[in-house]
Amino acid sequence: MGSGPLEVALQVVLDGRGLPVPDTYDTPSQSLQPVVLRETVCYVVSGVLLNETGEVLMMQEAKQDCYGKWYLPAGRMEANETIVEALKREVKEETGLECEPCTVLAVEERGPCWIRFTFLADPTGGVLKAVQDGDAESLQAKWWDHDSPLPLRSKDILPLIDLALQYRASPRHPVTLPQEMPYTVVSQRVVATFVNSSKDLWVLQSTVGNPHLPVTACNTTPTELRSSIKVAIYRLIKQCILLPQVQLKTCGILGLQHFGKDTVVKSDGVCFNVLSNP
Ligand SMILES: CC(C)=CCC/C(C)=C/COP(=O)(O)OP(=O)(O)O
Ligand SMILES: [Mg+2]
Repeated sequence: MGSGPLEVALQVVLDGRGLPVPDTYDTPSQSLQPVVLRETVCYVVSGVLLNETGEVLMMQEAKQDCYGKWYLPAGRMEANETIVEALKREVKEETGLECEPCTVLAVEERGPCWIRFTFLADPTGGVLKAVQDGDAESLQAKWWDHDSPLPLRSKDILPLIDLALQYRASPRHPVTLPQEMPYTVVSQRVVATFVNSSKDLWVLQSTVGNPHLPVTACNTTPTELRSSIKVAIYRLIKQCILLPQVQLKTCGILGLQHFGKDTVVKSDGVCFNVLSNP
């Protein structure tokens, strides 16, 4: 790989690191307003903590609508905190334990209005929340063998627990942790790769301004806030690749950038570095 700016940027992204927001987005959207946490976007963090015997840390809900049900420690991010700070706060509030994130395991999204970041994390201290310490955050916490019967708030955490157990047994991707860089919208930097008939690897670049990896931003119209964030990628690809038969699929997240603490510019946005190929 050469050492031009595009090659350097590609290496940074492939290493799971972050790149600053581009001067312009490659699919400027007509209504590109900064997103605002808890108003136009809701980010949720959840943690899968495993102990030395492979049990999963669970909390018992104190909320009225799911009272007594068990769930992973999880919660909505608050203003002016990073994603990792939110993870540590929610795990502490709901289980009593301190933790250190190992890697992002999954990012689930129902559009920019609801994005959940799930981490594999290690317990690093604190005292497991006992029944007598129950409060509005949770009734108690315990280690669960993820096999014996347990009334769950929702089964949507079971695939996340499986991902954690798989990763702990045999990591299938490099450690991926949020890079603290301010973004004002929910965007995706696309690493779109193609192999031609001579087996050369091509990477899509944008020539809007200096050559760079294309970055597409989600609209902030009510409809698009609830549409999958992938809509922004499809829009970009449709604009760039005039061959309708070429369909790109997203293959995974190489990294993500968010800061959320920028006092000068509202920076509740996130940028995902996404690998795509036909
Ligand atoms: C299918 C289901 C059940 C989805 C739940 C989504 C979720 C984890 C919301 C935030 O957690 P929270 O409700 O625990 O928020 P907080 O901890 O901030 O009260
Ligand atoms: Mg919670």
